[in-house]
Amino acid sequence: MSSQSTVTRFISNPKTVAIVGCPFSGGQGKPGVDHGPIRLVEEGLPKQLEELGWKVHFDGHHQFEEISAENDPPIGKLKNPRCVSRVCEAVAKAVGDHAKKGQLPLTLGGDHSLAMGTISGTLDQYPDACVVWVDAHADINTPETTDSGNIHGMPVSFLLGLGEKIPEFSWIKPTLKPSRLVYIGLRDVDAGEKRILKENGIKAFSMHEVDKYGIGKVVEMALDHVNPNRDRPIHLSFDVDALDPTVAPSTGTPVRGGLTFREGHYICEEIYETGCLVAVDIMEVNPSLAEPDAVKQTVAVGCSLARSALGETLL
Ligand SMILES: NC(=[NH2+])NCCC[C@H](N)C(=O)O
Ligand SMILES: [Mn+2]
Ligand SMILES: [Mn+2]
Repeated sequence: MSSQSTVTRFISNPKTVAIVGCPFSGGQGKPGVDHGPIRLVEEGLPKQLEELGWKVHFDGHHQFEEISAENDPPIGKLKNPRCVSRVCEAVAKAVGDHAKKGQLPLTLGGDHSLAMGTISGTLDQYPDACVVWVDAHADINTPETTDSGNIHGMPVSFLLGLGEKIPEFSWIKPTLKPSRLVYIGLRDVDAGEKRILKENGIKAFSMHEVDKYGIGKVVEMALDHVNPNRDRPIHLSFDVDALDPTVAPSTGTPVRGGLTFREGHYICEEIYETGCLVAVDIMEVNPSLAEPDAVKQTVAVGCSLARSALGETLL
């Protein structure tokens, strides 16, 4: 099937991808992840997407400097809470506005706390959307269960409305239902997170299931769970640390035993093929954490994941 022939059910013609560049690192402690989106764009991602037949809307990266400069003491364990909240609120608005116009927002992170914003924006336009979260981590800690206090380990709990309510985050409508969420690639899940996944009956395919069934079957089972008739909008949130560190080394919280290059791309290709994709996040590319060649490799992989999700085929 050629890249142009898949009908994108929810995206208007001419099909337009809106790149939402989010140079933001406040959801975790390592500097550099705010340079991820800049490197992905410099690598030529906008042009690559044009070559796939998309109209590309990109008018520069978001400027979060002003928000990030503010004094922001912890709330309980949460680090940079006001700053993360305000940035994510702005991102929710940007993603929601693009979605409203029938465009497909492609958000480039930045750390994964941004998904509070991207998924809020998607759910605003598509209340029945489901989320495929590809990650080594579940990012579902609550203010009570978090050890690190890093909000990039918590966005999913905020979207589901779990845990203590923090007034600073009251703009989030916790409308994501546990049954509309599925994980692929997990292998570093905190004890408290395991409990939350169980208690809420959240479907997760860890690397164990990828080994056991193969990626083809896992993606099929994941989609059968959240989107049995393949008629619901899909938000794909891809943390590059889902990939093995040999594939995507330059990221803040690498965990060995991850997805191969092909397994990661296969997930993106299959989701594109459903015709239901409405939004994509490519998160946690941090160009400061490896040798130049390994950084280049990670940035290139971020771009190729995005291309696969937007219809690039092997033949
Ligand atoms: N988006 C990520 N890379 N998250 C890593 C989270 C790690 C750990 N579970 C935490 O809560 O801090
Ligand atoms: Mn992760
Ligand atoms: Mn993550």
